[in-house]
Amino acid sequence: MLPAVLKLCCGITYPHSRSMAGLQRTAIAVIGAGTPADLQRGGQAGLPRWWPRGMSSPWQPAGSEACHSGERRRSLKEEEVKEEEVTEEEGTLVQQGQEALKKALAILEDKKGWNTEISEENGVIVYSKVLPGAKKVFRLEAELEASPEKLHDILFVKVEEMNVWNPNVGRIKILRRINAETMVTHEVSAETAGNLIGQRDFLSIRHCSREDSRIYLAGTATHLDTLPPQSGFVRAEDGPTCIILQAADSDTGRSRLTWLLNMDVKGWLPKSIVNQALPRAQVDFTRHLRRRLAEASAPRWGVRRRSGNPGLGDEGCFGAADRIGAAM
Ligand SMILES: CC(C)CCC[C@@H](C)[C@H]1CC[C@H]2[C@@H]3CC=C4C[C@@H](O)CC[C@]4(C)[C@H]3CC[C@]12C
Repeated sequence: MLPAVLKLCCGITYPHSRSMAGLQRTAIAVIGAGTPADLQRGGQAGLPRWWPRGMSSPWQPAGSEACHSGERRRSLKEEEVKEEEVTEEEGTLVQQGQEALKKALAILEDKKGWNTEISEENGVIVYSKVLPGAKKVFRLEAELEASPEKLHDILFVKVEEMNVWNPNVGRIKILRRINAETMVTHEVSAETAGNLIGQRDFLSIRHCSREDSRIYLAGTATHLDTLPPQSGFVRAEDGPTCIILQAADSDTGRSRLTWLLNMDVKGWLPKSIVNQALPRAQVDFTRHLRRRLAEASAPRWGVRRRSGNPGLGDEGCFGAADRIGAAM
């Protein structure tokens, strides 16, 4: 009954909302760091300890309705949190997110073998490195006019709005919010992104955490029985990947962004084409992000409804992405 009411009120149907009753057990131990109980200690309901005061919560991103299909509400009382039930699958997804961060950081921390791939006049640099097994990964470094917290808000909390400011992203949908630090997202690149590469979709775990002044946004490809690869789309794999956001200088309000792009675009494509398109996509992404930050104070970046903001030119991105959404 309740799922039916939820679906009716949201007007969306995700098959996973039907499987929620599956294997359930009290599994705080499985989750470890970032459990709902951990989240309570910070005193901000439902947010991690380090969450900036007043910053919107990923449970209810600004612009999203209170009703999310397939989302279970976490209780706010500590005693009830202890009783919180977490499915085995959710525990695995949280672990996958944490593992992704570790693996991505290990790649970034190995300083050997990086070559400059692109160096832009505006200070954006992309390095590349070939990992054992011949996979090429890319590392973008840039400075941005925003605090790490602001960037976290744009890149993680409001990830569903990314297609509004980035024409290479067709659509991003948060399929599950597992805890305040972990979610499962479905991303569809725009038909025109990556030029010769063609449209891709991704199913990813997104995990954020903070250590001192650094915020980490990690991700890795995952699998959900409820959302297998869709016909007509090549399911690409993003990750293990990580964005590090770090305050550039104590008072400037600027941040240093380090982004490891570790993507398998799948499909039959010459490596040379892929290895040119990926660093370009990173540079484009940063350009759009900078523009988004520059225009941030303008009112048109307010709450966005799915019908889009007239004049932003993002309507064209919805075509195929919507078909996929309808199939979920
Ligand atoms: C070249 C072709 C195949 C792809 C082009 C579009 C690429 C650049 C787009 C498609 C989906 C996008 C990702 C979607 C979601 C997130 C999570 C967020 O917290 C950080 C950015 C990140 C990781 C985006 C980075 C850019 C991205 C990978």
